[in-house]
Amino acid sequence: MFSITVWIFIVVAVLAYFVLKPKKRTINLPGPWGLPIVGNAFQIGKRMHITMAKWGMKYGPMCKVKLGPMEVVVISDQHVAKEMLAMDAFVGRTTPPEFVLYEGETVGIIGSEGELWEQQRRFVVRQLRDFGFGKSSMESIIMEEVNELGERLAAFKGEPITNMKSFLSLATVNSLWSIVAGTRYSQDDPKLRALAHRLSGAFNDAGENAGALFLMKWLKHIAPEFCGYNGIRRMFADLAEFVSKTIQEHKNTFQEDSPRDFIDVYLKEIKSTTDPSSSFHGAEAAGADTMASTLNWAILHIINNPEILRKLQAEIKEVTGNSRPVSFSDRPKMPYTLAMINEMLRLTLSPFGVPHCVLNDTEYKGVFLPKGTIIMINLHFLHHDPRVWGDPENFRPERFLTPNEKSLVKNEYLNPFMVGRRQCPGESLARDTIFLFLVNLVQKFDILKEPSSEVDLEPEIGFLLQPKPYKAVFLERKL
Ligand code: HEM
Repeated sequence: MFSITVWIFIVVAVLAYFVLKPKKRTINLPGPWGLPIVGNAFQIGKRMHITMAKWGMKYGPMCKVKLGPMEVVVISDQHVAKEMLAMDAFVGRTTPPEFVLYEGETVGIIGSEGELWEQQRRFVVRQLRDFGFGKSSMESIIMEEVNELGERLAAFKGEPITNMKSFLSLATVNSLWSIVAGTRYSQDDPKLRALAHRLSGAFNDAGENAGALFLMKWLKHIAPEFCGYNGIRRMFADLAEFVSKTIQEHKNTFQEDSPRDFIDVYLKEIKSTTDPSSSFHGAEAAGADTMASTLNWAILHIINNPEILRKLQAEIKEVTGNSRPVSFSDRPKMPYTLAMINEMLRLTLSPFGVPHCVLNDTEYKGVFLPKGTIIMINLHFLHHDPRVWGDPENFRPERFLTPNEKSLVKNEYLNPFMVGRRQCPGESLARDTIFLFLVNLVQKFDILKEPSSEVDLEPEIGFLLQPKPYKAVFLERKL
């Protein structure tokens, strides 16, 4: 038994510990009231972007959400977002190790920081530019995929197509792969199908709970399949194998003086320093599914509203006389098409983009933000804020046109690729690809709803907000 003196000593020591221990400064921002220990984790629900939008409206431009011990800052104001994204202090990343190629390693552009990130990003941006957006080489690579896709869709001879996403994924993964690796597969090739399947599968497998896994990584230990962890790891394993094999083939036949494609240039640049596969995995995973999903939404909105198809086809006819395919150079004369693409991008596939992280203790607008704080830009809300967009839930390309619908209007509130130093380096490639696929499919086909089916515009929730499977009919036009 302890004596009374020992008890007093223990009590004083415990009190002293709590009084004297350095206090962790909490972030002084408004936010939803949460439960002890778990914070707001169970209030977020499956439709995280909707919950966060409500909190954005209620608590203002910067609010704080507590997820267990972690305090996350959510930004729901365009001006604050732009200002923060331009600042070096917020250029950090907090990609959990589960979400990168080799679990536990920080490689590639998306998840890295500092020198490694700057180096890889500079290289990828330069190569994408030098390989040439809007150049004929890029255009012919993309058109090859558009044409094969057209043939595959035409082969249905008007029978309903139920797996649009898979057709679009194969074609867009292939075009990205041709640009990166200089080789193309037939869209029927089992190797390509396996890659495309894994890429988009991971985003779906991750399903409704991917956001939760991102923020509460311990979920992988108790429910790895349910929280999407297994799906993500399967995707990265397949992707790693596929890309590594290609890189090995390149290494075997590499000639320093005559680079054949993106991979050769990369091998030349960093031959002795690091594993070249990492950048490609990152860019490929980031780019492929986003483009296919954007196009998938386009088809769904076209079958839901035939007026969109009519306007697109009228504009294409005016520009090309339907005597030739549409090309990059036609773009300036196609405001409705460009407005349609903007409206597709406003839907915001990835509701929070890729979260940022505070690099060092920082004070912003009088609020102390400790190093490591996660910053989530509420991109979906910024693109659906009723105070900015009026009728955000309506799909209305005309919102990006002048009243006579003859010219495109620039809208500073549309930033699907984000802004600042982490801005998506694939923006031009994505816009080019989406443009060529959309216009050339619409020129070749009347795209209609299968009469007995319903159109459901509610997204399927995963990493990306994707259309639920639907039925579309592609009828070849006589031009
Ligand atoms: C519709 C298509 C696309 C959309 C909407 C999109 C959107 C985004 C967004 C919102 C980010 C996060 C930016 C930030 O952290 O502030 C991002 C990052 C990134 N995207 Fe894209 N993207 C698309 C296509 C592509 C393509 C085709 C590529 C590949 C060529 C690509 C490569 C990347 C990379 C490498 C990053 C990470 C940049 C960094 O951390 O420095 N994206 N993208």
